[in-house]
Amino acid sequence: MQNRQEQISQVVVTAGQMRDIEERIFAAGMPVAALMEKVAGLIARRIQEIYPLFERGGAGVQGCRGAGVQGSRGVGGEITSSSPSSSSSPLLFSSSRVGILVGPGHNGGDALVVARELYFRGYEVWIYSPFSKFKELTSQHLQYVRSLGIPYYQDIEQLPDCDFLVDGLFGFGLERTLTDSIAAAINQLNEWDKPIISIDLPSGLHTDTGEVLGTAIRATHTFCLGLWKLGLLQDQALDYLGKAELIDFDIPLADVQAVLGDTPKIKRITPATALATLPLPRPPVTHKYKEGHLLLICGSRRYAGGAILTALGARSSGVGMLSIAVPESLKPLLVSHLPEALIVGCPETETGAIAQLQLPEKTDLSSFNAIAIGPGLTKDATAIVQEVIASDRPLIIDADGLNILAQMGTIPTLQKRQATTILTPHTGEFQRLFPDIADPKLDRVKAVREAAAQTGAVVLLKGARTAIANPQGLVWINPESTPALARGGSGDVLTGLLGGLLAQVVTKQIAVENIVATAAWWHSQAGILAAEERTELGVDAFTLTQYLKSSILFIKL
Ligand SMILES: NC(=O)C1=CN([C@@H]2O[C@H](COP(=O)(O)OP(=O)(O)OC[C@H]3O[C@@H](n4cnc5c(N)ncnc54)[C@H](O)[C@@H]3O)[C@@H](O)[C@H]2O)[C@@H](O)CC1
Ligand SMILES: [K+]
Repeated sequence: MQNRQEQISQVVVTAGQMRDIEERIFAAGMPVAALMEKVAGLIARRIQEIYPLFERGGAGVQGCRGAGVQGSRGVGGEITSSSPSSSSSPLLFSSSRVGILVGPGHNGGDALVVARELYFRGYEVWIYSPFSKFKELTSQHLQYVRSLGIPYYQDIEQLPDCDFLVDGLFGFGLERTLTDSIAAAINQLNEWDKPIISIDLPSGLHTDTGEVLGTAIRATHTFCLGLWKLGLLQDQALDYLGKAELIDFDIPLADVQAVLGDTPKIKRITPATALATLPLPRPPVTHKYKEGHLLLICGSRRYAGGAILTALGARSSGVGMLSIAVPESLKPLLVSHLPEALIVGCPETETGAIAQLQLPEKTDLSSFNAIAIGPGLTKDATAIVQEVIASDRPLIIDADGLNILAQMGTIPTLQKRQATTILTPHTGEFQRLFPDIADPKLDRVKAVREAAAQTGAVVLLKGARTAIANPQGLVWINPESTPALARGGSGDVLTGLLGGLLAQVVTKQIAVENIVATAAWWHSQAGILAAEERTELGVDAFTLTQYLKSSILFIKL
């Protein structure tokens, strides 16, 4: 049984689901005001940890915009005084200057409670709100903070210079594109280049798709409240989030389950979910064929390196036996890089692509637990792609394999397949495969779900937040990755790794989408680790294969 924190960290909700969960809590007797108090108290405490009060020398607020504390975007951290030698100043007092941005709904209410708490802790607080109408609870909190003498401004120009801002303009209640005046204010706030902590989500983002509704706050930190909102896991939101973290406020799991059902339809991959699917530990008595036999079909004279990278990815998976079909002329190269693998040299087309599969005697496709095809094939390898698609073997299709599949007609071709199929497109390949499906640039989760439902395949849509869907509508999202992986060849490594894992678990009772999620997670964790040690510029695909070997060891559960 997983602990509550682990279960909560896997959950992803839409705005509608969050509202339903919230309504159950209120219907059960939790007062709305009490919940707001609790949540905002947690936010205020977290803010004090990130931006603690600091000692400032001099005679009070100077109001010079652009000076003061400069937070580093996306990197939390302590603030140090920018004032010269405050410790030696005779006019010492403790302060941090906070601008609180207040919207009309309960996101604004949260912000006002935060304002009050920070005020009582000694922060200098100013409130900005361009609205004249507020929800009842928000209005009461506004009245109270004003009664305390906290200044309140409706014009953004009046807001004094702050060390950081707290964004409570809109949360999951934002329904429509921002009006020009609010958009202009948000643009101006962004231009100040101050650290901004967004409550729940950066104001201006659509809660489900992450779409920017006109404009949006560019946050330094996003404190997502209670449960992860889907929009925060969509690629188009990432430029706005800064460092995102969950503020857990003890939503009962029973309420989550009542709204989402026992198996949530969209889940975050966590280290625990990923590691649970790895084929570990091995049984003490086993042999190489019991630990999976993978056939890779990859490479061409033009793209020889793709075959090596795919094979090194597969090697890292621990697969029992690895066979690699390449054009005959690539055989010596592959043997020199992977002495343990069985290299199958195949007849070549004039252009140096694999013309047909020529397996060793007494071997046919049924000898393999899984096949991965595609990297570096070129489009001239059509015949072999058709052959493996027609087979009854579990199959991963990537790269040129996907381009050939698109030419064959993706949906009718895959609907004829009985065995497991996994597709691993990036956005461009996805659009070629599925020209009539929802645009992955607008809503990746919707797109990947439709693709899986229509083909019967498990579809992995690559991106900053890789999304994986099975035909029944379950979606896994990988919540952590690194732009270091945006390099030629890193996708080939993933195909090999996934192939090797699939071959190992295909006979076990493990859902295919779970092993795909594990491969995506492992691949990105290796990238993160490599980038930490070598910077984001230092993670070429070969280097990545070296980090795959060690990355699991570095995850502390
Ligand atoms: N879900 C929960 O359990 C909790 C939610 N809380 C907070 O409540 C928030 C949701 O509150 P609300 O439902 O009041 O929603 P919001 O505070 O996100 O905003 C809704 C308000 O904005 C208005 N609005 C929507 N789109 C607009 C636009 N484009 N231009 C101008 N006005 C617009 C709406 O008419 C409504 O008054 C959460 O994000 C969170 O911050 C917390 O207070 C406590 C716990
Ligand atoms: K917000």
